[in-house]
Amino acid sequence: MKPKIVRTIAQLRREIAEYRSARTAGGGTVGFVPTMGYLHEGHASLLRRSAAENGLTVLSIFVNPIQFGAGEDLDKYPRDEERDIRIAGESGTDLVFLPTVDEMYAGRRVTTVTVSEVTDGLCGASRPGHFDGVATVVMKLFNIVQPDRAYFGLKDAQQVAVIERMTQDLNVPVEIVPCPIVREKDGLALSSRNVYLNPQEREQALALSRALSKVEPWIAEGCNASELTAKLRQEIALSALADIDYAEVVTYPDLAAPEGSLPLRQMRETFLVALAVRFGRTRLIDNRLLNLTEAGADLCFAK
Ligand SMILES: Nc1ncnc2c1ncn2[C@@H]1O[C@H](COP(=O)(O)OP(=O)(O)OP(=O)(O)O)[C@@H](O)[C@H]1O
Ligand SMILES: CC(C)(CO)[C@@H](O)C(=O)[O-]
Ligand code: BAL
Repeated sequence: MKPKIVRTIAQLRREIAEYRSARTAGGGTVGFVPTMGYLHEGHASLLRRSAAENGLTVLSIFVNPIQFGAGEDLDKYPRDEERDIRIAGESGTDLVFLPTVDEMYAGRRVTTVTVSEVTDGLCGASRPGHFDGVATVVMKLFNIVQPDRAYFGLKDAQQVAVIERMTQDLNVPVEIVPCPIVREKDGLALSSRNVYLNPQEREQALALSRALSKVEPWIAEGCNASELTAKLRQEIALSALADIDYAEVVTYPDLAAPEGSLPLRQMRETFLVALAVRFGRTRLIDNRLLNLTEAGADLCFAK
């Protein structure tokens, strides 16, 4: 079904209030999927889940300028509104919120939401200010939509950790639902930015998922965090076009360095193995979440 297109905050509030006062199917809950558009099957999986779990599903499409750094790809970020609306409808979306930059940031803005600690490393270190931009726009969108549940992909695992901290710390009444990474058949994590890759870069971009697929055997062999990081780097470097931004192992969801140099398999922790790699001008991220906390289990990997 074709979703309703809404371009202003006032109209979105009216539509959602109308839905809430009618309280119809699905227990009357509102599910929310924030995106920057150019939708793919990863986004569609979040929308379908929201549609299955809520009476109303709201999708936002907004390329948020304040989360891009100088020299990043804000101006060339891919856009296709017509196709996005079609995919949104096929995935069970009821309302598509498509605000302009002016609608979101009219006038002077002197308030920024900053989440500390979990933003110190990984993409927070490589993209200074990025998570301030993400937390600020997501807080604004949460206040506009006031969803019961919000759906985020674990491809951006640090973003999930940041949003979870923000909602806990600021008592935002929303349930954050982390969703699994959707991949191409050959393993590449879906990302809107994959369209930037030329055929050689696309082929070599498999270095990320290939390296991550070896993490379980390396941990089973007894690697500690620094040995695992070195192996990841070696594996990725086999792809000549790969320029590694980071390859790291951190605890999840605190995103802290694992203590000591013990083999990871001896630590009852959940670990995030996270990669960011450039191919030409395209920066890709991917990760693996490993749950080694099961009591009595030797190794228990989260899928
Ligand atoms: N492959 C994927 N599997 C599951 N969720 C995904 C995937 N790719 C993106 N998402 C999720 O979709 C939401 C919107 O992300 P966004 O619009 O930035 O898409 P993207 O493909 O990650 O784009 P980019 O290339 O800019 O990183 C986020 O919660 C993100 O984690
Ligand atoms: C959450 C988000 C829509 C905020 O702009 C963005 O960071 C994204 O698409 O992951
Ligand atoms: N999915 C993360 C959005 C960004 O890279 O800015």
